[in-house]
Amino acid sequence: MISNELDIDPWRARLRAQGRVQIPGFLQAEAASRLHDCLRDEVRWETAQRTDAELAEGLVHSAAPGSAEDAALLEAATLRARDGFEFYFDRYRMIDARRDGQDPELVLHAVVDFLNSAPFLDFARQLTGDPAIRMVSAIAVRYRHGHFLRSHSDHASEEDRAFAYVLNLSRDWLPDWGGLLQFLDPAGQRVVDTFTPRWNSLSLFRVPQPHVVSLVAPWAGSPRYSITGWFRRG
Ligand SMILES: O=C(O)CCC(=O)C(=O)O
Ligand SMILES: [Fe+2]
Repeated sequence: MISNELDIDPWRARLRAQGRVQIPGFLQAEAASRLHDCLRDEVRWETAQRTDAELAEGLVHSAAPGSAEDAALLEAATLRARDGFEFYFDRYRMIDARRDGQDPELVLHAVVDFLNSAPFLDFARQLTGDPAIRMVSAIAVRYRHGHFLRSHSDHASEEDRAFAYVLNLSRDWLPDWGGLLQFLDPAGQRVVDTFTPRWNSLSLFRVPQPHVVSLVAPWAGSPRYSITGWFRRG
């Protein structure tokens, strides 16, 4: 599944030095295409937002993408985001689906197994230099127009997240479509690095560090697709 041409040594060195790296051409071309098609055509998406958000009267936590309810949820989340952390995007919970045997036809189940196989975990430990990585979480994500993820660090008290990864699966993404992964200085004042979600690249960064997915512009030519999660110690 991973490209045979990948030489990880330079990426490992950069990750160690800078705490983040974007590796181009990560998967074999056919695998990336197959996953893209699955995300575009086959996945039953649900909308996602903060589960602890206080929702206005009549709103629920998740809706069918494209429905009037979805539009109302996005508008409300966008307004709340003026006051602090919020996000809004479409999601498919790959780990839960694999565990519960949902949608058995999806190739995403093979991805969950692959990411948690001994060879991949070994690869993750090699690439990051962290010998304690034991598991890889995964969700599929789709950002449509107006979707966003405000600044956060990925720290979670209930999970030991070592590194965050994002496998970018949108073709020909342009920087002025938004949806940029931007890293901020510790004070959250300055952008210190930006990763455009380039086709078949793997964005990888040490956790915690403040980062943002900027709003996807109304003129973006396609949704922003990814498979994302964490290399975890526990
Ligand atoms: O999609 C990305 O580039 C980053 C996603 C992210 O930061 C997250 O899901 O926590
Ligand atoms: Fe994050």
